[in-house]
Amino acid sequence: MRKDIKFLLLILKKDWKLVALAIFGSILESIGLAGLAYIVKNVVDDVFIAKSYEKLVVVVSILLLLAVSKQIGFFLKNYIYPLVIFKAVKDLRKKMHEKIINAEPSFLRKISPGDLISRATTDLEKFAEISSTIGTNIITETFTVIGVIIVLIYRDWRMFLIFTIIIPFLSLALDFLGNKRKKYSQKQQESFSDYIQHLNQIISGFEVVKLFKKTIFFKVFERINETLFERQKKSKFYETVYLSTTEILAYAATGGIIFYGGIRIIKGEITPGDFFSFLGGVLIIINSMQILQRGIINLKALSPVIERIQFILNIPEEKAEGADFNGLKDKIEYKNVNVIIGNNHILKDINFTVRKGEKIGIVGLTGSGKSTLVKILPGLVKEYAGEVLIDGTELKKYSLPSIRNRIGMISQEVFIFNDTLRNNLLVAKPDATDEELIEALKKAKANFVFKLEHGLDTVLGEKGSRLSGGERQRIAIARIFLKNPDILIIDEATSALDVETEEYVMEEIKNHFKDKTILMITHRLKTLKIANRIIVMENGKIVEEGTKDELIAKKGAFYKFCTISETEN
Ligand SMILES: Nc1ncnc2c1ncn2[C@@H]1O[C@H](COP(=O)(O)OP(=O)(O)OP(=O)(O)O)[C@@H](O)[C@H]1O
Repeated sequence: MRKDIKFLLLILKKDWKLVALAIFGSILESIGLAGLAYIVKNVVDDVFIAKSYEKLVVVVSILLLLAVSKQIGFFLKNYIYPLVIFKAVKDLRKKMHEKIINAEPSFLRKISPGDLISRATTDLEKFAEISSTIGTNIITETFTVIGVIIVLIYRDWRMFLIFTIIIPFLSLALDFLGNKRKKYSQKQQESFSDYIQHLNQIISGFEVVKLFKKTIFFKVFERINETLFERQKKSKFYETVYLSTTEILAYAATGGIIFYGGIRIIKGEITPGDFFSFLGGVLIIINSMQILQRGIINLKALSPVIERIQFILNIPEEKAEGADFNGLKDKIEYKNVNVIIGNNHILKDINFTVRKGEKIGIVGLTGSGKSTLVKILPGLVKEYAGEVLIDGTELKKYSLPSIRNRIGMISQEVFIFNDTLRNNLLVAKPDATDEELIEALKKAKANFVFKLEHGLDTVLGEKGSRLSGGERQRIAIARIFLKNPDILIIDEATSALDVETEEYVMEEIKNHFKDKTILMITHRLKTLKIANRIIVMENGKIVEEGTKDELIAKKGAFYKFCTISETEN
């Protein structure tokens, strides 16, 4: 709990002036209510019993003042607390977005996107809702309870003691049932994130879903849905039992007060005004306590929500520090590089050198480690042992942003985000002119975009769903012309293009990146035409290295690979 309060205070600190104004609102509202309980005595004793006109005017004026104070207070607390929270949540959203964008790739590979999305959306909304009610309900009602307690003690401390009998019972109920609710609220949240994750998967993989037996998807969903329902049911059950228990206790105390107060009036120990003022106060307190109870129940659910939000805020980020990489001057060297992830020994004792300007072809069977090998360079795979030297300096000593500025990578999977074609291209060069964009598109033979209804302003659907696989690849290639990197990595990035387009595009790449270094993974022999040297991989190892002719003459792994490829083509 202390951790949660610290988290809340930390995010509210920035807007402390607004928070202070809202607290002032809470105090005004509480004064309005406590004052009302207080003034009832004067209404009964001075106006109704003593029948004084002057007192009537005074009492009504005070009542009006109290009403105005309560209303001003209500406006301030009801508008400003949520406003402060919305501002804080806006900042949190920004921080989360930054955290996700800057996250360590190894972390993102492990986590499920659905879980992360549900933490950043549902949990954040829940956080906003609960923490707003802390101000509007808990703070305000606490002031009201304190104010009214002062009035009650002042009116009759003996009767107040009777009222306090319920407090230990209340706190017991609060503890036991509240904890139960907290547990199920957390479980409910977990189930909800399973639900989002499932929907996410069936929507993004709908083509596969449609072609397989749907019964399995329904069965998996049924289990998720049933668990979510059960947890919601239990959470609501404990909340309701909690509320009615506390309510029963509160009404029992009221009954006791009426009984005891009645005896004291009959005995002449207190005036009817004292009694009604007390009873009015008790009714206000019961109402405040009910609101407080609900607030506290919600507060119990805040802790797991904050935990889930903090998980995102604590995502390990990539470091940006290091030496500036200003372009390759001499060579890239892999020295005894090994990559072991979990139980998987993906790269084994890799040793090879790429000289500036060389065009290296990388071939090998699927799963032989080709992508892992090249992903080391832009820091997408950092879990390697051994050395990767760029111009003699270990890769990890360079600042990642400067490395990534100089390395371009195109792969089979093309990321097209849900925005205009222009913005999808500008990710590669934010200050590019339209002419540059069009030139890049032409080089990538992406002529189809010139037929688009709104040209560069055409919005490409989510995941580029308006585009075919080959069209998406051409956008990715256009981006690479715009980025104009020093080192270019091509990971089967032309596999979805027809042979003619692929040849054209490869020719453009060859001319454009004439002096640049290229590492190119391919399954197609024709694409290897531009390679000066070829590396053959098998089972995480480099098994052959040489020019195309040397390797063919060797009649080893590459020769075998060529024979298979030729047969397949
Ligand atoms: N992050 C990871 N965690 C665990 N295993 C991984 C990870 N990344 C890759 N692998 C495994 O490492 C092996 C090599 O993968 P990699 O993608 O480098 O091969 P590849 O030669 O590029 O394959 P393909 O031609 O199919 O793209 C595979 O068995 C893959 O499952």
